[in-house]
Amino acid sequence: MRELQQKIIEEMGVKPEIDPTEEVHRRVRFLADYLQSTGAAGFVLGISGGVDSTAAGRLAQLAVEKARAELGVTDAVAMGGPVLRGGEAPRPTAETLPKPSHRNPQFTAVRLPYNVQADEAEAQQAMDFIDADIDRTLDIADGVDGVTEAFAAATGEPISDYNKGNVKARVRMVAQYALAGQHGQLVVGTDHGAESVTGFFTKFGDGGADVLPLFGLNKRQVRAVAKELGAPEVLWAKVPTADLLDGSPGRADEDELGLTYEHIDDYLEGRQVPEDVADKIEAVWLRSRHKRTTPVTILEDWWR
Ligand SMILES: Nc1ncnc2c1ncn2[C@@H]1O[C@H](COP(=O)(O)OP(=O)(O)OC[C@H]2O[C@@H]([n+]3cccc(C(=O)O)c3)[C@H](O)[C@@H]2O)[C@@H](O)[C@H]1O
Ligand SMILES: Nc1ncnc2c1ncn2[C@@H]1O[C@H](COP(=O)(O)OP(=O)(O)OP(=O)(O)O)[C@@H](O)[C@H]1O
Ligand SMILES: [Mg+2]
Repeated sequence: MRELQQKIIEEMGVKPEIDPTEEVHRRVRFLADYLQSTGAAGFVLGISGGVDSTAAGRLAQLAVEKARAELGVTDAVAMGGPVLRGGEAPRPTAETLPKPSHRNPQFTAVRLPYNVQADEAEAQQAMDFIDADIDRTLDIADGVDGVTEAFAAATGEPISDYNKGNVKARVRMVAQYALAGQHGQLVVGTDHGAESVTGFFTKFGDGGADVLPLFGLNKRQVRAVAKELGAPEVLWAKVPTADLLDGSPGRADEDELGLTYEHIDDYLEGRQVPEDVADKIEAVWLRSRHKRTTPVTILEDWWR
C-alpha cells in the first residue's frame, strides 16, 4: 500500500470490511450516549432523499428512542409523538406536542428544498422511512435568493451558479441550527470517509454540524448501513448528488469530482487503484486539508 494511503485511511478511520449490524448498533449507541452525557434535547437533520441523510436520519431516530427508553420516558409520556404515530387517535397539534427537552429527547427531520426539488418523491420516501418524531419543511429559496440579490447589488455582478450552490448548503446549515437552537437539539452531519477524503462538502455548509454518525465509513459501507436499517432499495442504491446547481439539477457527484466512489472506496479499504486515480485522491485530500480542521491560526504549522 502507498505510504500516504495508509496515513489517509487512518485519518478517515475506514475499515476494509464492516459488519453492518454491528455498525448500526455502535452508531446508535454513540448518538444515544452523546445525548446522555451532554443533556441535549435530541437531534436535527436535513433529509435530501440521498442515501447519507437516509442512513444518518434513521440512526438519529433510533438513538432518541433508545435514549428515551433509558431515561424511563415511555412513549405515553413522550406523548403524542411516537405513540400516536399511525394510531387511531388524532395527531396532536404543534401546540399540544411536548417540546424536545433533555428529559424527552426528540429527532427532527427537516426537508430543506430550494423551491421544488427534482427528486421530491424520493425525499418523501426517505422521510417516511426515517419516521422521525418531528417532520418539518423549510424552503431555503427565500434565504438563498435574498443573499443572491444582495450579492448582485453589492458587487454589480451576478453570483456564479457554483458559488450560489455553496450558499444553498450554508443556508441549510443556518436553518438546521435555527431549528436545533430553539429547543437545545444538536445538528447531525452526514460527512463520512468518502466525502471527507475529497473535501467534497461545503465548508461551514453541510460540513457544519455537531455530530457525525457516519464518520469512519466509505460510501459502499454507508449503503450497507442504510440497507441494514431497512431503507428501500431506491434510496440505498441511489446515485449520489450534491444537487446544488440551478443549471444542472441532480448532477452526479462522480461527474463533478472526476472520480468514482468505487475507486475512492477501494482506496479507503487499502486496495490498489490505478496510479493516476490514487494520485488524484491524494491531491484533493491535500488541497482540502483546511476543511478538516478548525480555522488556521498563527500557532499552527500543519499547512506549511
Ligand atoms: N488553503 C486554504 N486555507 C483556508 N481556507 C481556504 C483555503 N482554500 C480555500 N479556503 C476557503 O474555503 C472556501 C472554499 O471552500 P467551499 O466554500 O467549501 O467551496 P468549494 O470547495 O469550492 O466547493 C464545495 C464543493 O463541495 C461540493 N459539495 C458541496 C456541498 C454538498 C456536497 C455533497 O456531496 O452533497 C458537495 C460542491 O459541489 C463543490 O464541489 C474558499 O472560498 C475559502 O474561503
Ligand atoms: N434538499 C435538501 N433537503 C434537506 N437536506 C439537504 C438537502 N440537500 C442536502 N441536504 C443536507 O446536506 C447533506 C449533504 O448532502 P449530500 O448530498 O452529501 O448527502 P445525501 O444527499 O444525503 O446523500 P448523497 O451524497 O448520496 O447524495 C445531506 O445529507 C442533508 O443533510
Ligand atoms: Mg445528495
